[in-house]
Amino acid sequence: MSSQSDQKSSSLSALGLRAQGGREAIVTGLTVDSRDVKDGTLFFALPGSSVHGGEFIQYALRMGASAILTDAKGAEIAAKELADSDAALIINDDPRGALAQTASLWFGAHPSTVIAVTGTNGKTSVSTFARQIWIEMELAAVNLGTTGVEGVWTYPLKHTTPEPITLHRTLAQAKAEGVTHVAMEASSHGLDQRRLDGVVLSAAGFSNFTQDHLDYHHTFEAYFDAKMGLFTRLLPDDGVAVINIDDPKGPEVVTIAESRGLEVITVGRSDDARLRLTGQRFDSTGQEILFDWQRGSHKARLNLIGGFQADNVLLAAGLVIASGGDPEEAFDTLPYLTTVRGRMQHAATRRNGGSVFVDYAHTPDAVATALRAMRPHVMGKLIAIVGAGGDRDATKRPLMGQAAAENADVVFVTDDNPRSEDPATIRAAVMAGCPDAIEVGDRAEAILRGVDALGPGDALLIAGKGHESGQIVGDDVLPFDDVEQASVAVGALDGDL
Ligand SMILES: CC(=O)N[C@H]1[C@@H](OP(=O)(O)OP(=O)(O)OC[C@H]2O[C@@H](n3ccc(=O)[nH]c3=O)[C@H](O)[C@@H]2O)O[C@H](CO)[C@@H](O)[C@@H]1O[C@H](C)C(=O)N[C@@H](C)C(=O)N[C@H](CCC(=O)O)C(=O)O
Ligand SMILES: Nc1ncnc2c1ncn2[C@@H]1O[C@H](COP(=O)(O)OP(=O)(O)OP(=O)(O)O)[C@@H](O)[C@H]1O
Ligand SMILES: N[C@H](CCC[C@H](N)C(=O)O)C(=O)O
Ligand SMILES: [Mg+2]
Repeated sequence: MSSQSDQKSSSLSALGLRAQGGREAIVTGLTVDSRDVKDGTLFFALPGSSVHGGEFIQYALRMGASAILTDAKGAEIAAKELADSDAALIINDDPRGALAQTASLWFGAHPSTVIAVTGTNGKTSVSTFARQIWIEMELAAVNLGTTGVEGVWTYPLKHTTPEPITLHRTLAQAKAEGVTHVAMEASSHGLDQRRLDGVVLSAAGFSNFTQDHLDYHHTFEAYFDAKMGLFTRLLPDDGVAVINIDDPKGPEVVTIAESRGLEVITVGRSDDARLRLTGQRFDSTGQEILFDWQRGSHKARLNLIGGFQADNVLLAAGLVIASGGDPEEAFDTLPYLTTVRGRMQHAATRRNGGSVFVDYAHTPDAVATALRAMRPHVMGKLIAIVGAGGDRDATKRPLMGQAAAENADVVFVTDDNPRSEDPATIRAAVMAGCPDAIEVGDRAEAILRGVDALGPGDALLIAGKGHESGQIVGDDVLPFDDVEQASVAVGALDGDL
């Protein structure tokens, strides 16, 4: 995305960039996409997953780019055109890192307190709870990630971790809107692509590590290393690491943080956690939790369904404390926390009492965790609707099916954003893990049949799409909302429509 509309200009040297032969240039905008280049743009020609941006340097020069930043390969691809041009050329062996630093300088100030959380599952939940805690403490806060920018200022986003130009523009706008506190998600793609480099963090959190995104990272090691960039590269020396010590990878993350001399706050149920969950009692609308901090014991009511939400809440409280918040003030806010959009969200209730929940579980561990978390709140049988996304990690599909079969009494397999893939092939891969499941391709029909199967005391968990408002089929986004469909199904079956 370009920043052309910002109507600024700057010299390369003011942006900390040195071009070949010491050439200066006036830059009027930044972009990674040649199609956005205008007169004076600095075009970042990045190595991509499908094509090298160097292929588009020729086009960018024609459109008036005043400078090109790329790596050696990009410069080689466009050697002839660059030699014939007056544009300044900056060659950098880490062009994505350079983009992040340049975007940070270009957009300038951002809110004074920014925290980031990484982990396979729970990033949106933890950052939303951190934002809610801050707002209850009367601080002007937003969370930034999969659900967009939410809080005292709202704004839509395409990515969980936006690319640097969008990210720094958003942070600068947030500051202009009076926002002082930001909780953001650090996705593994975002960390790998250096999207957050250039953001100054006060604290960083780790929730958990299980399977996802192997299509992109290929191995668990590469996926873990990408996540660890948050602690090895991004968190400054005076930053605090807040780590879920219950996760099997938790102790390794602690070692990584401590080896840098970072202060660590461990969170979890384990005896040695500094912020320790010591008790949990469930009822139909939420849970009571007991926890220890320093030498004091605390009790709080959470109006949240799902035992794992207590882990997310405590991680969020740990991050608030790590970034300077008063612990007692933070703990006092916990009874006021509300459901994160599309995460264990109560969507509808049938006349016979059977209830419907919408959740964003889209990994094997999340499907298992979400279904297990429902059990203490459900008297009767538990029904699950699952599906897996197209153009995403294909190896997780049978494991998601298996997690559903192992933890629900009845399973429906349906479509969830098939994107460019054949939906029947994706469903077959999920069904391989749950051969007794009922296959219903059309998601609305699957929801209707799931709701129809609800008896008194039963519950239905519709997994995978959470807050999403569309079904992605090919390049089209067809309007679709699980919460809305649940209400429509209940209305149709109970005669309220
Ligand atoms: C796999 C991936 O992350 N790809 C991201 C990456 O694209 P890329 O660099 O690989 O793109 P490419 O198509 O190979 O093109 C290479 C370069 O040529 C440029 N180009 C291309 C065509 C052209 O005509 N002119 C031109 O200049 C492109 O802008 C790009 O810079 O950089 C792009 C710009 O920053 C991103 O939009 C794009 O995200 C794609 C759309 C995507 O779907 N990403 C998902 C997987 C993602 O990032 N998800 C994570 C985590 C999700 C989660 O766990 O919740 C997220 O943070 O959202
Ligand atoms: N602490 C947790 N442990 C295991 N599973 C969790 C945890 N928190 C949330 N989940 C499950 O993961 C789902 C997604 O949660 P959330 O959106 O907070 O994760 P995320 O890491 O932001 O996901 P994404 O990678 O899509 O951004 C939830 O709907 C729930 O099923
Ligand atoms: N943001 C994540 C989760 C998507 C969830 C699910 N609805 C899917 O499409 O797979 C991703 O892009 O992998
Ligand atoms: Mg998220």
